[in-house]
Amino acid sequence: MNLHVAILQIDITYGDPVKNQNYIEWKMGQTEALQDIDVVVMPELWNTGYDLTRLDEIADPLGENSQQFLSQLAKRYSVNIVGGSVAKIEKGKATNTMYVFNKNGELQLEYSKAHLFQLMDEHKYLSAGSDKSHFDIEGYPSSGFICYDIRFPEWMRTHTINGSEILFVVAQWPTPRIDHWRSLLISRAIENQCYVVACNRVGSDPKNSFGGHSIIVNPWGEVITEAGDQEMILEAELDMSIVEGIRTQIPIFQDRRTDLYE
Ligand SMILES: NC(=O)CCC(=O)C(=O)O
Repeated sequence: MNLHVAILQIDITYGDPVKNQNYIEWKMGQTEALQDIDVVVMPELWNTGYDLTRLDEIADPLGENSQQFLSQLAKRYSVNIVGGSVAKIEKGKATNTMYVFNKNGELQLEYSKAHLFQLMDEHKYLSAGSDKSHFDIEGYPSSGFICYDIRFPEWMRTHTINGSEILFVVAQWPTPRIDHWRSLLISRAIENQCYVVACNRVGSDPKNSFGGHSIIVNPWGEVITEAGDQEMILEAELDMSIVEGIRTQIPIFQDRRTDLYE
């Protein structure tokens, strides 16, 4: 089966969750014009942006508002949503948390970013998650990762060893390192023989400008489609049959030397 994916490559307003939520709702309306979308993907920290010093005030308590919002959107458009991530606060601890909902608006995953990015001060204001990140989209085993996570191949491999065929990545990745973004994502696709569907934001905040270049890479490492550095909805059909094809032709998961490494 083919899976039709749409990535919302958008700008995010610094520290204004209400405005950002309204904007996403409006953008989702535009996906209605697209035919038969199975999955919509949003960027990292779409509610607050990197306004980390004010998380006590602006992060979502228990993630309840974000969950309700994403669930309603999923039901309204009958679409799976990889809901980027939001700043969530629970018992005084803030996390950078991804929610995934199915077409019926049911929660499939809550995953908090495992690797905190010191260059953008995440370690000062956020707590790292320690849960794995597995879910299914229309029966296809998938996993979700948040930005800096892609620099940890062992973390992503842990998920593909356990069967993931699509790796969804959500990000606020700055422009100066956009070459790393592309190379890392293509490498993760090749070495794990899976699809990589990656959404980055555009625009800027007081400290960084963000490079876009949302991208979809197939298990052969071929870039199926890629955005520029402006807002757009990037879409593609994923032919899921090629995952099994490449894994049979070049059986890296069978050939791993687990006596030498894990
Ligand atoms: N938001 C992030 O995790 C950014 C990661 C990043 O920029 C990197 O170079 O890694």
